[in-house]
Amino acid sequence: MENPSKVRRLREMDGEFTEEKFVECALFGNYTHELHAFLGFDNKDGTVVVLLFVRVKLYNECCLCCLNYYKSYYGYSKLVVWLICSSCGSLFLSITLRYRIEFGFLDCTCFVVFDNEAKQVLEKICVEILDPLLLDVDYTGGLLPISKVSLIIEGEEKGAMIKSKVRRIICYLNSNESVDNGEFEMLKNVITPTKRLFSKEGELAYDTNELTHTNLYTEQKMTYGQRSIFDEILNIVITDSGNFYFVYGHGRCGKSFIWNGLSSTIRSRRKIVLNVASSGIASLLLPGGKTAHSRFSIPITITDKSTCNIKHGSLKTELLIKTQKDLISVTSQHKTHQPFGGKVVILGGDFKQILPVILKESRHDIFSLAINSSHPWSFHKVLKLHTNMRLLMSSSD
Ligand SMILES: Nc1ncnc2c1ncn2[C@@H]1O[C@H](COP(=O)(O)OP(=O)(O)OP(=O)(O)O)[C@@H](O)[C@H]1O
Repeated sequence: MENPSKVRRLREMDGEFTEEKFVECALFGNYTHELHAFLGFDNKDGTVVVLLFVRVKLYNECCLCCLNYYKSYYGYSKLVVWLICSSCGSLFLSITLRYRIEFGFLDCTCFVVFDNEAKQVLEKICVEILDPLLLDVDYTGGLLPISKVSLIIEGEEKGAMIKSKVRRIICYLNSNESVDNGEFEMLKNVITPTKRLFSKEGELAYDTNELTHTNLYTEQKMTYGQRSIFDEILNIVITDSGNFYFVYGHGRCGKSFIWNGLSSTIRSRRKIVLNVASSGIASLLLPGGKTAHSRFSIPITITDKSTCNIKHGSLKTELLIKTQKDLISVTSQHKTHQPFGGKVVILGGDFKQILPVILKESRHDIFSLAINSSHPWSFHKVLKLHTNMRLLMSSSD
């Protein structure tokens, strides 16, 4: 008898084909090459193809001889769940959910890809494989614990080109396909659901009830100074007046506390807030925060002629247009002369913490490159926080 552990046959038991069950995934390495070969496209090293997956349940097919083999080999205790197919009567060993590539390529979409998966297929972690300029570490979105590094990968333009030509592409793991054990494990591990982190819908999909609750709690706790800053900014957003602020305060004065309050209040009113920070670690402190480089596709090396690398028609563009529509009244022509076209932009920080780092420059040059020496600074309204909340709270304890 053939050793059943060598070859397993997979049988699709039931598919979940409703639209919401589609899972968007990134496909790496050999699978990408295989797919390109299948479609007759040139192979491109390091390509990541973004695909729609449909979730299906697949079971190991097993005949009675195999069942006896398993029983004698592993004993009953090791057997998982045995199932009998209601339509054909075959015996199945239940396995974990699998993902079948159903159809579709997407373009300009952000995905989380686990290092684990990339490493299994390509023996490198994502950042080693892909152009670091396209990557940005992002731990937000409630997907992963911080210990698991996730990377956002921009979908490739190529996806859009292929999209029009391909409707139904390829089915891995379709019924009756045989895979050997190594491949089985690899497929199982590599084809894992990934989740879109960034979309216009995502930015509008916050639970308003929960946000209102958070907001009430934060507002109640605000000090007089925090409250007046909060009210001023909120008023500008609500009245659609547009302004450019800098909230200045030493460490622990409650700047993040205000960002949290403002984000939840504005989002609970179904408006878009784009929270960005200059570093990945700082972005973790902001609700739904990302690095500015990632959010606005700012090039790493900036020259006088640099522009943000946001592609026309991408989700980012859509999101920015939507944000703009929310914040700027179309009738307010005078706003076109305001910084950022009259959008409400709030910067914040502590000058002692945010001095630029420039190697081998004099003290004077470093100061001259700080934000308060820049041209837009003259348009800022500076709001100040004075009380160190950490000290205040520990003294009240
Ligand atoms: N009104 C408040 N009531 C209770 N706790 C507060 C209040 N304001 C701030 N805090 C707490 O004080 C601590 C410091 O606040 P926060 O982190 O917002 O300061 P920060 O100005 O952003 O500091 P840093 O510049 O160092 O990042 C936090 O633990 C925060 O929860």
